[in-house]
Amino acid sequence: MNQETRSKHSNLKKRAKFGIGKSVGVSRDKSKTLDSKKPGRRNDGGKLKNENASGYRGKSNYRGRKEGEFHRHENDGFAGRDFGGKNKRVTANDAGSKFNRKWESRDSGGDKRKKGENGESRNGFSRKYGDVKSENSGRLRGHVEEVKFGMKKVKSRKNVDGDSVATFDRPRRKRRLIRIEYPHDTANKRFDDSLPVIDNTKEQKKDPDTEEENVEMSKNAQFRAIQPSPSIISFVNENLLGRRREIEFKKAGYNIELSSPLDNVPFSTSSERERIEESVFRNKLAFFAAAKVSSSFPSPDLPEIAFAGRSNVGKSSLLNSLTRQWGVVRTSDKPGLTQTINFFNLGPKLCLVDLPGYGFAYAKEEVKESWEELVKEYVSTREGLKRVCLLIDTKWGMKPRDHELVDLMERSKTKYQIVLTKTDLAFPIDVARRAMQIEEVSLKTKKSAIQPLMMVSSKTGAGIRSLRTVLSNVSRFARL
Ligand SMILES: Nc1nc2c(ncn2[C@@H]2O[C@H](COP(=O)(O)OP(=O)(O)OP(=O)(O)O)[C@@H](O)[C@H]2O)c(=O)[nH]1
Ligand SMILES: [Mg+2]
Repeated sequence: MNQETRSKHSNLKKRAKFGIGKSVGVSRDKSKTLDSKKPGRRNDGGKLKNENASGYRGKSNYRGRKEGEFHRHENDGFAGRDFGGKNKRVTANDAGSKFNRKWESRDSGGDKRKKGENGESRNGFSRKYGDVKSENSGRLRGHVEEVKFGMKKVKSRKNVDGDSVATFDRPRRKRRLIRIEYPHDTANKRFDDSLPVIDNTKEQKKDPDTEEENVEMSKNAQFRAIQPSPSIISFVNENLLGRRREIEFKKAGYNIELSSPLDNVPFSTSSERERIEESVFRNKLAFFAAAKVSSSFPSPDLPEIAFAGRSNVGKSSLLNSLTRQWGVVRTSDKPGLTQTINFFNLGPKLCLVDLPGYGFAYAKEEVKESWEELVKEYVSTREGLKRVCLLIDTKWGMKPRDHELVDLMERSKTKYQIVLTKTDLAFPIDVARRAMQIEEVSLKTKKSAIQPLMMVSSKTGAGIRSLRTVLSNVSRFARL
């Protein structure tokens, strides 16, 4: 292999190895990084070349490559990088090396050269050169590192061989502080400029009494201010409603090995759950119809009890709990699972109806509106509908849409009963407060509302037996 071919080969290998031509290095204004006052940089390219060459040759090979190859390559790279553009090539060409010329001719052209420059500056080839060059390259490297790692100054850097150390200080560049003025951003404000002037002379005198009246308590504070009646508190405690520890269930005689442990007879000697007292709820729960529009409602052959409420309030779960047939009605923690009115037969005498929820749900606005309309139509017009259980999440209480439905049922004289759900997620005192709040504020004047308000937890089974008793009475006395 003659020298020229070898050089070409070596260059290609180098370029491939160090990713020259791929990477985008730092392409800054090179005239800034070069010290033009030092002799032999820009104007005396031949000299520089010779110095570099001799400097390199005096050193050991770089990763076992032949001196000639590396030198040529480095030289070219250096020339290409540091003297790119107008002045830069002059150095390399003036050096008179045929390899340089070869490289020059191969790499001439803006884009290619730029790539080479960038790649080289990243790879830092010129590190391996002698004094002048290493200083130069050090600067460039330093420059690269500054950009790469945000360093202010590169003090010293070792040669590849470890014996040539170039030390220099970069002149500190003054940082330009740019102050962006945003009229409302206080971060940019100095303390002394435009401090707000408080005009004490214009201070308005407020009547403390009227001010007190105007202060509106937050809804939370209002809720915490509710004093539940002793009867509600004792009901909550007796039925183990609210968030409780298992030890309390145990002490009250419930078998905590069972799911929904409170839906059982306390102090039962059986390891199994006692059977449901109300015979109607012992029947098999069987789905028989689903309706998306009122025209597809099944004929009202049986008395119906419907479960309405916001999405995710626990309607479907309650149906499963009441019948202890978990899994018959599908439930999900994602609001909006039930999207049709689902009719279930509970034996030959009763029909349970699972309604789609309203309010927040993972569905399109127009779809949710259509569900809501369907529910409203069902509760206000359905023949055979004997009771609507309006489920309210204990934690959240009644929301405007619940009130809307209540008003509609009042107008259509549909009998409804409020059922607080998920009581196990609230503290007992909050369960009592919520019950008190709804009974006293929301239902006091309502005529179609059936008392008492029910409180349940499908998870612990609290209040489920009581609700069964109430609903079985509905079915017992219902006449079509
Ligand atoms: N902790 C607790 N979680 C409950 C209770 N009841 C239901 N959930 C959970 O609440 C989520 C919603 O229950 P669903 O029965 O699907 O609610 P839904 O009202 O039918 O919801 P939509 O069909 O979307 O209207 C599920 O993850 C249930 O496990 C309860 O009493 N306590
Ligand atoms: Mg549901």
